[in-house]
Amino acid sequence: MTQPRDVTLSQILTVAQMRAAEDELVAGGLSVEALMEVAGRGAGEYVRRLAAGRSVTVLCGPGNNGGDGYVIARHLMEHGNPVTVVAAREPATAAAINARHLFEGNVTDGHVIVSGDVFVDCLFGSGLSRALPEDLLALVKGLSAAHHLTVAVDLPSGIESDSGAPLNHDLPQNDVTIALGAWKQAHWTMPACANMGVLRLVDIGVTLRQNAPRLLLRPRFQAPAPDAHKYRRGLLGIVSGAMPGASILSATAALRVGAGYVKLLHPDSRLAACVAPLPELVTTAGAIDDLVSDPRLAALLLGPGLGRDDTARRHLETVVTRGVPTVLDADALMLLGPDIPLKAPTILTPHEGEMAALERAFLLPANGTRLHRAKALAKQARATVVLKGPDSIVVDASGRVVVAPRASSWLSSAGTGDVLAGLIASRLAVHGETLRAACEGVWLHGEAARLCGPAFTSNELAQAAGRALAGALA
Ligand SMILES: NC(=O)C1=CN([C@@H]2O[C@H](COP(=O)(O)OP(=O)(O)OC[C@H]3O[C@@H](n4cnc5c(N)ncnc54)[C@H](OP(=O)(O)O)[C@@H]3O)[C@@H](O)[C@H]2O)[C@@H](O)CC1
Ligand SMILES: Nc1ncnc2c1ncn2[C@@H]1O[C@H](COP(=O)(O)OP(=O)(O)O)[C@@H](O)[C@H]1O
Ligand SMILES: [K+]
Repeated sequence: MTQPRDVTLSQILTVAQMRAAEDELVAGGLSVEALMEVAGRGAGEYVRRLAAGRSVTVLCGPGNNGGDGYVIARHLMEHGNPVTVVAAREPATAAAINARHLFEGNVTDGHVIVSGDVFVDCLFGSGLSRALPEDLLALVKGLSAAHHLTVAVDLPSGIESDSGAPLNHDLPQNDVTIALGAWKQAHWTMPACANMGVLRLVDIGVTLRQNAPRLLLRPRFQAPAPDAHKYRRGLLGIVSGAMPGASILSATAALRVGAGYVKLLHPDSRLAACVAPLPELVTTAGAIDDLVSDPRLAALLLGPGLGRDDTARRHLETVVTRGVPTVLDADALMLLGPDIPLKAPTILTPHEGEMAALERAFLLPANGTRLHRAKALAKQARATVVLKGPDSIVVDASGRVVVAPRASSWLSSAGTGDVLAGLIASRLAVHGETLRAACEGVWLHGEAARLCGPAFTSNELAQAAGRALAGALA
């Protein structure tokens, strides 16, 4: 089945997958030169619009990334835009040599740092295999400092494509990064993604790769059906604990994004009575075993404010044996291990600290990229995992991966994780699909943060979740 182009263009490829995709296009009758022409012209057009007649300096390396640079320079020259090429090394691939021959403009060798308005980095792309030598690092840094804007083509030079790891210190900050053909892991992985500025993608006709991670796109939410009622829309039970404020934050968010009924299930009526009530939130106090046996429950959330004592552990064991789709967050993740088998579709939402605890509990090595670690945990725990952070990743037990674009750094405040757990649980109560609920929750969280602007509280974030959903209604 052919996929819509925006789905194909949301895939995130490794260097090996990108090479295979390019080989497939070449096997289909295109030459590398023709692909370079499409990629270079596409990037060149972004640069031309950005430069708007101002001077452009293109730094070209020896490989095909450098080849793209000559195509970009030719495109700019043809449109009358002043352009200079700095050839850091002589072109070494057939396609790059060809592109060099076709460029008839000004080429210098980089011994003198030229200044100008827009600097285009085509030194290395996905073929970078080791740290930049001192002379090339000094050249990239010098040229970036001598121009008003820095644009990286495919990847900023010095960044490893598959891990997002910087191979050199002190790499320049980019204003724009133009990915060619497909997103690479580095475009959405910390720390590299924070250094790339605005991200753009040039389509060169790459087709969909099996099982490639994809970028989280805006979901489409439906209004409740005409015959909806509160139970049919989904009853979410949020198990409260030693710190009820955390579960109130989860509930505040959950109430706004789909579930028709959100109930706070509290084991201790005295503590429950201390919490400022929300008029729309029903709080029931009693034995947790009884409260979670309500057959109308469509989803459960356990963890925010739970505590880590024996009572908390008993509540965890009760909830996971109940057989209702469940979100486990915060303290619940510190108590979970292979001795507590998950009986229902489950979503785990660890931050780095909770992830490390889960890796210890499940005897997993804590090495490799965050993506590999999240995949390993999802497989081992047989759950969907949301590995939180500036670059959150969602992985399900079958290995499907969705990567979230970097969200507002104002989210780095206490309580925003409780809000996320509430959002995910609410969506889970609506339809019961773990990967979908996790993705919708992460998207709503990032969008609510965007709507809040700078300096918000986690309660304000939860309040904004309804507006985030309203903006993405089908
Ligand atoms: N293929 C296609 O169809 C299309 C590809 N496209 C473009 O190709 C780019 C990938 O091209 P690429 O594979 O030639 O790699 P690239 O990043 O230019 O550099 C590799 C060269 O650099 C060298 N080298 C590596 N590290 C080094 C270091 N630290 N210091 C010094 N040298 C170093 C390495 O040499 P070696 O490691 O063998 O010594 C090799 O010579 C991709 O990002 C996109 O822009 C588009 O045009 C679309 C069509
Ligand atoms: N620097 C950051 N940039 C973007 N998002 C962040 C950043 N720091 C944290 N977040 C997000 O904020 C939330 C914090 O959750 P968590 O660490 O569980 O906090 P808490 O336990 O205090 O609620 C997560 O969704 C995480 O992805
Ligand atoms: K580059």
